[in-house]
Amino acid sequence: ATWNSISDVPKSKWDFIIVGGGTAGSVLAGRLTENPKFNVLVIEAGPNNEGVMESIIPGLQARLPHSRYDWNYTTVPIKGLNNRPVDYPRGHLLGGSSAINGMVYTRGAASDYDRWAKVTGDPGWSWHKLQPYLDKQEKFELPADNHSIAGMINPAVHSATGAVPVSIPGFPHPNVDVVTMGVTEELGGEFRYNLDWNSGHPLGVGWLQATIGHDGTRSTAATSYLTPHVRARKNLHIVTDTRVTRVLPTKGTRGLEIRTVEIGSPDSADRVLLTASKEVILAAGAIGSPQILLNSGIGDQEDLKALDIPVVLHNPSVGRNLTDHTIFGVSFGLKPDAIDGGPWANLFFDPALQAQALELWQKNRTGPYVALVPVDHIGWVRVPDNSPVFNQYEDTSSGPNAAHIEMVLGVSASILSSFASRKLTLEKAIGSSYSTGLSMISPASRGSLTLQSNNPFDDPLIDPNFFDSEFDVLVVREGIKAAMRFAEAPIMKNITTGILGPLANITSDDEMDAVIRNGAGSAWHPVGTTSMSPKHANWGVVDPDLLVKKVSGLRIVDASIMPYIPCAHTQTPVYLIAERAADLVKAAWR
Ligand SMILES: Cc1cc2nc3c(=O)[nH]c(=O)nc-3n(C[C@H](O)[C@H](O)[C@H](O)COP(=O)(O)OP(=O)(O)OC[C@H]3O[C@@H](n4cnc5c(N)ncnc54)[C@H](O)[C@@H]3O)c2cc1C
Repeated sequence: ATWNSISDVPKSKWDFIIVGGGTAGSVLAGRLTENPKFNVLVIEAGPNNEGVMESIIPGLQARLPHSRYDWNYTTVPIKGLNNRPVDYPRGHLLGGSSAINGMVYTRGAASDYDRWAKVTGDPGWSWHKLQPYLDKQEKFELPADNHSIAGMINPAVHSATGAVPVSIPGFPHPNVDVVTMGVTEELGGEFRYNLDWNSGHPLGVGWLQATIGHDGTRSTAATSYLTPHVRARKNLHIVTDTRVTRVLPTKGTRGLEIRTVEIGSPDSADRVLLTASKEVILAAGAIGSPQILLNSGIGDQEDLKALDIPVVLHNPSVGRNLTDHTIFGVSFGLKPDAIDGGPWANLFFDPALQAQALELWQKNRTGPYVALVPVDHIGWVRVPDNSPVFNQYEDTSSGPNAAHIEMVLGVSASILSSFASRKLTLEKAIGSSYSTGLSMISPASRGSLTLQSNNPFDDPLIDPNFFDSEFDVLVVREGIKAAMRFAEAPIMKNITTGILGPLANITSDDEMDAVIRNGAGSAWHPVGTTSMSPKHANWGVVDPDLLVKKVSGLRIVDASIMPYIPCAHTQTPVYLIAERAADLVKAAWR
């Protein structure tokens, strides 16, 4: 069952305490309690997800960042962005970031996972070995409007029997789609049609897949893994609105055994300690998990001492290696009436239309709110092999079939609209356009997460350190050039007037770089802050079984354990990590 105060949870002996009921935490809770002998407590800082309409209705996603369902972080001023700080939302409710995200469902390249396997020395993380976990994770369904998806995905690379309903958007935009598909035919090559970019071979342009089910609602880790049936299990207890401040060495144990969590609130000095008999599993995300470790005295000893935090374990890798994608909008103006937006064209500016969309959704789960925004395609491209970039820099991608750049493709109404509008504020001022949301998804730069004080309730210092490596700027520059090549397709030339915004007046690469540094933001995909590494490596925070090094009883399962970021939005990789981790835990306590 689910409570919202730890004092209401019936006293029990916990085998496992899961810290964070987010994307990974919900998967773990659902899977571990399949074994009736495991008694599991989930502690989530945010509220219950049930009944949160902004999260349930895909079209209302824009209302989630900056709400009470967001941790509302802001980064430090980022040097490579001309010292601009950027918003850094994180989910703050059951389901975590999967309950507030943009619902894009991408897996990345097979070589992304093969690189994890290689750097950790564990073949279990390879694309091939993770396939059974994709099957357990995904439940591919028909879109909400029941339109035929023949030729739009490859059923052979999808599962219809897993936990998370996925589909392609149930409210297509034929007048935009015909343009995007037209470019794939006219240009081919780097913009060739890819029947299914979730096959492990993402390159090319294909139909968007999203964590939205046939019923037109958002699928989150909580709606998929913490169903009423699962919540009714006697061996699962979930407590929301409850914050873990630290993990502590467990009294009466030898060596460094950490199976105790401390719960606290900023309004009171009281602390509650709970101990698991088997393991504490941190699933607080790429920001939350390293923050808890650092508060607990697990981190770089010099940094900890400087903040008067007693050192429990010196490990300088904690909070390092923060890796994230940048996003930058490139828009092409549309000739008047070039694309008929249909009756919903002004949805994102017109409250009366929004009321109608809501009514439709409530009536029979149809209409524009069954999808996020009028974006139906994504393209995945590589920096051309002959680019001068590679004279100076090594390729950061995981292999020749992995992408350097993602292009979210659609009309500006889309990008103006909900979640993307926060990412591409540039678009807002521009008006009607065909836009490409460019993400640099093969970063060389690495950032960090550190503490500003020894108060566990203070926000951590988040520095994604974007564009620290010049390589990353050069990749965005190559992305802009790719967008310009895309716009050269006859079907695009027919309807567009030219590139918009500051890019229109560029006369040199240096000027382009300045526009990039002034305009780019985060795609909100932080990973890597408690990276896994081989068992005896002298770097990294967890071993390939996700156990914290030099500690017993403590595991980390979430986005923070990725050693490299895949060329994908990060929820699917997190789902895979959590599905496999559940099996690792089950095997360890068989
Ligand atoms: C606005 C936004 C848009 C995104 N868009 C997409 C997208 O379209 N597609 C995609 O694939 N990915 C997207 N992502 C990224 C993706 O959602 C995340 O990478 C993924 O969900 C992270 O999973 P996680 O389990 O690591 O962390 P989370 O899902 O964030 O879970 C962490 C949980 O721990 C809780 N927690 C943290 N600290 C504590 C504490 N001290 N005590 C108790 N609980 C705590 C949090 O409240 C949260 O519920 C987006 C992310 C955001 C924020």
